[in-house]
Amino acid sequence: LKETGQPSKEAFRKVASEIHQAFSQIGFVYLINHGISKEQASSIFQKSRDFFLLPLEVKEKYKRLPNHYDGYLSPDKEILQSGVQTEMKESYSIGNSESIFPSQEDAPGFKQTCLDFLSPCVALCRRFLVVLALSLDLAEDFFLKRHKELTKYKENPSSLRILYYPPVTNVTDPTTVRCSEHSDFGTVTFLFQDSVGGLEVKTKSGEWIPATPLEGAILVNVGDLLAIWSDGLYPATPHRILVPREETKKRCSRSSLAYFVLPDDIVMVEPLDGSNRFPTVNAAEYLSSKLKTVLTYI
Ligand SMILES: O=C(O)CCC(=O)C(=O)O
Ligand SMILES: [Fe+2]
Repeated sequence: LKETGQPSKEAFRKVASEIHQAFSQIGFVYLINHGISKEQASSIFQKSRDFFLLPLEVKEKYKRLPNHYDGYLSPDKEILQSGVQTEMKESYSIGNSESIFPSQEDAPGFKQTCLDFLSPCVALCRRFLVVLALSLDLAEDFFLKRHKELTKYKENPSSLRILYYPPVTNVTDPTTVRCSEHSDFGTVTFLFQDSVGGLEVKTKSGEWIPATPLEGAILVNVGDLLAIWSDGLYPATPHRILVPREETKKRCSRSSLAYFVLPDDIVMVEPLDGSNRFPTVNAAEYLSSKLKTVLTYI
């Protein structure tokens, strides 16, 4: 799916069939030769570390506002699964250049680095949406037509989320996790992990298996809305990140980047085979109802 060169129709079909296989079996796939360079990824990982290591009161100047999806979310503001008391993570979300950004004094180069990373993500996403449509035997532009406004945050909430899981020290609450079990809400998510690991994916039989970071590979997973479109053929696979058991790993922070792809706000999502196993939902309403249930303070 690299930007350069013109892949043949057969090449596209081959990738589509591999995606069909991975998405229908486990809902996650490793993507290589995706066109996003190591340098692009490592510079945003570096800027993200610099930001999260700032004092809390500086980071909180840029916090997410009620009913907005962009900005900084401080530790413990988001609990994805009921019963979990603490999720040891912080995040920063960006929709486009109009999102909340830290000042140049507080975080030099942060804004530009994020925007420089976002644009190849959008380009990759558009190529992926073509292959995704082919994988479901749909017209090539089926998903593109429903994700027309990927860069207009006011019409499409797709966003890049930078995640930071601090070192784990003095944890007494046994329900503490880095990220509790959940499925993503949208169409697909592109996930870039550092080398620390810890992400686990739930198989259809209920087993947790590690999604070990592979250097240079991006993980792509199915979100709730794609599960609806595909009538469950592509499951929105639950995933989580526990606190590492080994002391040395506990003391390591973990960073990741998630580009969440969602349909345009106006899109109605319904099973494409006409079944009524899943209700028809409006994309914007679905997202806002999900966010209301997982955010503890908005
Ligand atoms: O940090 C990760 O690797 C996964 C994060 C995640 O699943 C999410 O934010 O939805
Ligand atoms: Fe997720």
